[in-house]
Amino acid sequence: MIQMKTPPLRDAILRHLTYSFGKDPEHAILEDWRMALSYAVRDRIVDAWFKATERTYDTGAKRVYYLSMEFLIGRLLEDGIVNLELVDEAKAALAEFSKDYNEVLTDEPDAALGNGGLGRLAACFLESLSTIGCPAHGYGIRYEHGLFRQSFVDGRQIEQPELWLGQRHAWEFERPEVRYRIGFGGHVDTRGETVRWYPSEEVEAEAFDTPVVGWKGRWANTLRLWSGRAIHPFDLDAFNHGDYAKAAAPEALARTISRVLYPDDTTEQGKELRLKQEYFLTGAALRDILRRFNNQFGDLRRLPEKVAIQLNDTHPAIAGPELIRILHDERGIPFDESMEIARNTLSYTNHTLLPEALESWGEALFGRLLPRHIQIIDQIDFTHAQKNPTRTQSMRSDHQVKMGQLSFVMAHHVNGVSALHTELMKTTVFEELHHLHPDRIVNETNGVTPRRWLLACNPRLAGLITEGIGEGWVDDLEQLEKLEPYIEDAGWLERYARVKRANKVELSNWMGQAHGIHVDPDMLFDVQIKRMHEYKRQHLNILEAIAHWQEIRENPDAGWTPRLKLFAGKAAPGYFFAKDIIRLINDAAVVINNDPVTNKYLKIAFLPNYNVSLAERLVPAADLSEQISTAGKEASGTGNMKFALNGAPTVGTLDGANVEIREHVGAENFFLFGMTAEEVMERRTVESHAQKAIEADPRLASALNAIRDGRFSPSEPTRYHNVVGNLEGADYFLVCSDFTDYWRAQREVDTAFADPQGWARMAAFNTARSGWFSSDRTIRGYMADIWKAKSLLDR
Ligand SMILES: CCc1ccc([C@H](C)CC(=O)N[C@@H]2O[C@H](CO)[C@@H](O)[C@H](O)[C@H]2O)cc1
Repeated sequence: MIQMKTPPLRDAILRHLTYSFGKDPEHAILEDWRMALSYAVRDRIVDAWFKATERTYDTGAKRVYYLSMEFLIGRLLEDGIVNLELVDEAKAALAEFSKDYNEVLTDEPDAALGNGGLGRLAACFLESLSTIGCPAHGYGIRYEHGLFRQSFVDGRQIEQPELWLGQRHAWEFERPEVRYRIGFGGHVDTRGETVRWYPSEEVEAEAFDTPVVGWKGRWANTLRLWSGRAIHPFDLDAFNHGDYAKAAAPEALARTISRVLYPDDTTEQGKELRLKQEYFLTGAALRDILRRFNNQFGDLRRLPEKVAIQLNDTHPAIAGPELIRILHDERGIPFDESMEIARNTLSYTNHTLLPEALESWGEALFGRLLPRHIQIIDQIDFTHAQKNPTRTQSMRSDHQVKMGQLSFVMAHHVNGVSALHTELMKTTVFEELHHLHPDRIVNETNGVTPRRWLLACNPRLAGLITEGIGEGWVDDLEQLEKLEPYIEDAGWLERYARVKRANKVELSNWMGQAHGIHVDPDMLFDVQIKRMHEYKRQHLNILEAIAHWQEIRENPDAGWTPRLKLFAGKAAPGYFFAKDIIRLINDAAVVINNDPVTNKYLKIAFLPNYNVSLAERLVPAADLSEQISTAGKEASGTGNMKFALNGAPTVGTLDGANVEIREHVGAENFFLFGMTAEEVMERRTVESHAQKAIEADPRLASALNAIRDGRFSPSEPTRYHNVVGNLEGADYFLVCSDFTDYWRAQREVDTAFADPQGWARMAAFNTARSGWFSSDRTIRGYMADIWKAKSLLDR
C-alpha cells in the first residue's frame, strides 16, 4: 500500500480548498470550508480504511454484514474529527482563517436515512464495529430523500421533503464499477430439477461507499448504500418523437426505488414499493457478499465459517429465500443443504412486539413481485414443519407471508434488544418457535456509542471525566465507575453541576436565537425526545403538565420547582392521533407559557424537526429523562441510555432497558413509577379501567376536562374530543391508570431537584454507572454469542 506523509491539517484544508474546490480563502463560502475540512479529515480516514481492508484480506478473517433499511447517521464531520482526535488542530486551523469551528460543523446536513431507534442503533453499531476492529460492512439504501423535515403551522406538524443531497456530500465514494441487476415480477420456469426465474422488470443497484472510522482512527469499515439506476436510462426514440417525459421515464422509474425513506416506524403499510426496496437492498447486498466470498474462499459450503449476516428486524428478511435461490437455483446445491448453509449464515434481531409493526405481506403482491421466492418460502415452511411435526403456526397463513416467522426459522440465532423484551419475545410473538428451538433466542441489550453521545456532544463533561480518570473510558466505558470516589468530593460535584448548567445556558441561548424560545437555564429541564407514538405516551406527559399548571394556578406560592417541559419528535404522516398529540402540546404551550401566574414555574416547548443533531444539543443539557412508555411496549429505548450517561436521571416505567438502567445506576438514582408489564396485562382485563382511574384522581379528571372543554383550543373547542374520548374510553396504553403514580414521581423529582447537591449526586451516579450501555459492549456480545467474529485490533 502506498505510504504518503500526512500533512498538517491546516495545509490539507488549504490544499483541498484550492485544488478540490477551486477557491482561495477570500472567496470561499462556508460550505467550501466545510468541504475542505471534510476532505482533509477524510484523507486520514481513507488511510485507516485501506489498512483495515488489506488486513482483513491478509488474515482471511470472518466478516460481519449488517443489513438494514435504515442508518440514521446524522452528521459525519465532527465524528471524524473526534475519532481522529483532531478537535484542537481543526479549531486552530479554522481560527487562522477566522472561521468558527461550530459554524462550519453545523453547515453539514444530517444524513437522516432512518426513522428512529432501529436506524440510529445501526449507526452506533457500525462505529463500534470499527472501534473494536471487527471486519464489517453495513448495507443499506442511499435514499435521495431521508426522513421528512418537520415544521409547525398553527401547532400542526407539516412534512416537507428532506434534501440532504441538495448540498455537496463529502463522505461518499461512488462505485460505478459495482452494479448489480435486481429483478422483479415475471415468471418461474421449472424443468425437472432446474428452476429458473425470469423477472419481467430489472433495475440496477449502484454502490456508494462511506468509510466508518473508529476511535483513534485505528480501523475503518465500509457502509455501502445502494442507489437505483436504469439499465437503459434514456429512451432516445421517444425523445426523437418529442415525448420527453417518456424519454426520461426509465431513469425516473429506476430512481424511484431509492428515492425516499418510508417514514413509518411502527406500522407496516404493505406498500409494493416498500417490498421492492427491501428486495433491492437484500438482493444487491447478497450478490456483493457472495462475489467477495467467492474471490477469497470459493467453496460456498464454508459460507457460515467466513460470513455472518445480521438482519436488522424483518425488513431484509427476504435474505433467507434469496440466499437459498442463489445456492440452489443458480449454484445447484440441494435445497435442504442450501437452507442449512443459509440458516447458519443468517441471524435476526427483533426490535418490536407491536402487532402492527410485524411485517406480513399479502401473498398476491408477494407472489407477483417475487414469484420464485414465495415458492421457496413454502418449501422452507414445509421442510421446517417436517422436522417439527408439532408445529401449528406457519409463515404462510390467512393469505399473508409472515416475515417474523420466516426470519426466525431462517436464522441460527434470534435476539431481542433488552432483557425484558427478549423474555417477552419468548412468551408472546415467538412462543411456539421458542418452544421448538429453545436455544435460538438470546438477548443483546442495546447500547450507544460514547464517542458521539458523550465525548463529542458533551465536551465539558468529557473533559471533567478525562481529567479525573484519564481517557481510557472512551473505548472502555465501564471505566466510568472510577468516578464514584469523586462523587463524594463536594468540590468535584460542584464542578459536575457547573458543567450541566453551562450546557443548559448554551441550549437556552440556542433556543432563543434559533426559535425565539426564551427560558431560564435554572429551571429543571425535563426532556422527552423520541418518535411520537401512543405507547411512548407523550400524552401522559402533557396531561401531567396541564394538571401541574392547574395546581400552580390554585396555589402559586406553594414553592414550586421551576420546570421546563421540552418535547421533540416526528409523527408518521398518516398517524393522525400522534399528530393530534403534537398539536395539543403546542396549543397547551401557548396558554401555559403566557400565563403570568404560572410561567415562571412551568414552561412548555416543542422543538421542530427532531433529528440526530438536535438530540446532540438536547441530551447534554437535560436534567430529567422521560422514559414513560406502557410497560412491555418499548423494546429497549436508546435515548434513555444517552440521558443517563450525560447525567440526566430517569423518570420511567419498568419497560425495555429502563429495567437494566435502574439496576446499574441504583434504584435510589431512578424515579420509578407505574405498572409492570404483568400488571399492565392484568389492568387491561379490568372493565372501564380508565373511568375508574379518572374517578379516583380529581387532578386527572380536571386536566381531561380542560382539554375537552377547549381550554387550549378556544377557536375550536371540540378539537381534542377524539383524544379525550380515547383516554376516557379504551385507553389501550393505560395513560389514566398510570397517571396518579406518575404525578407522585414527578413531585418527588421536584423535591429532589430542589436540593442541588443531592441532585448532582444522583446525576453523577447515573454517569458513573451507565458505562455498560456502550454499544461497544453490545457489539462484543453479538461477536461472541452470535457472529463468532474476532477483532483484528490487538488490545
Ligand atoms: C415496517 C415499518 C417499521 C419500521 C421500523 C420499525 C422499527 C422496528 C421501529 C423501531 O425503531 N424500533 C425501536 O428499535 C430500537 C432499537 O432496538 C429500540 O430501542 C426501541 O425500543 C424500538 O421501538 C418497525 C416497523
